[in-house]
Amino acid sequence: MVIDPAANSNHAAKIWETALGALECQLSRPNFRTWYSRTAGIAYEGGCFTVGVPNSFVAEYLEQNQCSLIEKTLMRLLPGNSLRIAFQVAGSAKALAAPPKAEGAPQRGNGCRFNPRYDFDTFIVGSANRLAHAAALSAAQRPGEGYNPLFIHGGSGLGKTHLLQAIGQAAERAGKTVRYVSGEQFTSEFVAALKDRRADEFREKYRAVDVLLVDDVQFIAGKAQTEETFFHTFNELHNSGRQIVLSADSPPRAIIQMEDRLRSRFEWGLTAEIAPPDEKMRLSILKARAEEAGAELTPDVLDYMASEVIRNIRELEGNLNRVIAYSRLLRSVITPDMARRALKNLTDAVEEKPSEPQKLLATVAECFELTVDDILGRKRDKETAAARQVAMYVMKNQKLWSLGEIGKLVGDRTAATVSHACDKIGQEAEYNPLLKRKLNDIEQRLTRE
Ligand SMILES: Nc1ncnc2c1ncn2[C@@H]1O[C@H](COP(=O)(O)OP(=O)(O)OP(=O)(O)O)[C@@H](O)[C@H]1O
Repeated sequence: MVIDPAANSNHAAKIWETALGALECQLSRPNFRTWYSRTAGIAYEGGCFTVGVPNSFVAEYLEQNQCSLIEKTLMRLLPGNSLRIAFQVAGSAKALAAPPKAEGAPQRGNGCRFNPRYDFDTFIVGSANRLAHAAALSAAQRPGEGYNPLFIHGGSGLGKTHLLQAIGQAAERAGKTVRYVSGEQFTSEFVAALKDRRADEFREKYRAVDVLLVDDVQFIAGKAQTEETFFHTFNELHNSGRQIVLSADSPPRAIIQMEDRLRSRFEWGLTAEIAPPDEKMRLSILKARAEEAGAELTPDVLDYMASEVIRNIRELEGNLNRVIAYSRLLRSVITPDMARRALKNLTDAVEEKPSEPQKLLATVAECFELTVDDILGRKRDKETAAARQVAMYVMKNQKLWSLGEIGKLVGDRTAATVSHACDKIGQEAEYNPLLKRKLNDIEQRLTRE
């Protein structure tokens, strides 16, 4: 059965929600968050699917870089052989509004809004996460009195953010002042504060909380000034008995770029790992999510889906969204066989994209705690000049642009300047481990993107 071609905007919104579930599984978290978090399905008419986006910058990026991925994803959900994608700036559209705040969850002092779904009562506990869950509950109920800091680590999509936000929401309900930030956000806020000469204000903001939650803290590793500020914030909060909860993709000891004094502090309290879910836990999560989505999936479909060895819960949820979408679009009860077909080729749509100059420059700038404007501008201090040269070197290694083109992209410099910069960085990387680490870091982040 095919869907009605005269689909209304409500229908487009639902289709897009489902497509987002599939897209989220195929993109890195920062990428997904940056480009898709405020998008909506606006219309699907005459073979054209219109996606609402918050501004023209996002429209341009998605159009140039993500169109074919979006098209492939939507093609699986819509009938017909061809599909056009249009982007419409709809900044004020209701559909693009940020998700509603959790009822009864005050937002005092919070860096990011909490996702109301990331609470303790929606968190499924199993052998993979029992210790982390128990420690998180204790930190939420008696902040600063038990394990401090609490350090939760584990692979991607295993529930670290969910637990951190659950602690934050519970602590806020108990009247505590909570601040939740990602390591990435902490870094960029700090860089902005330095630039605007608001460093004191920044420090105050972070030191005036009862509970500080830092997600993906590994992000600050290797950024000397940010680490320094975080070190002092940590000490001040810890000394005055305030609760600190950190998450990362690996245990403190394995975050080798992080300063020793921070790594050792991270181990002062309790380090709890979240492991990938076993089959029993996958089944519980699928059941809970299906019920939440109001979908009736038969036990054999759920059993089939749980039996697939999926190590990432985000991916598991994406699969479930996909199967639910199929059953809704086809208006039929889904069988294990149909679920198998619905999930087929999901990962084929992952596309390797070369790094565009803007993204590359932003990555380099971030690694040096600078802005893209600094790199493109005329500042000649040592740090900025080094960052500029590294940007040229990394661009050259991408083998996408000539030296002349690189010069133009990096603030209108000559090919000779680029050539000199590339030679210099290439040689220096041989004997300077710090520079080598930075180059590795940049490369890893570009690959992740
Ligand atoms: N134990 C769990 N019970 C229910 N849902 C879970 C559980 N663990 C993870 N999830 C869900 O899986 C998804 C991914 O979880 P989350 O974003 O917390 O992962 P993460 O470990 O922070 O990943 P990343 O390192 O990529 O940021 C979320 O939708 C979350 O609600």
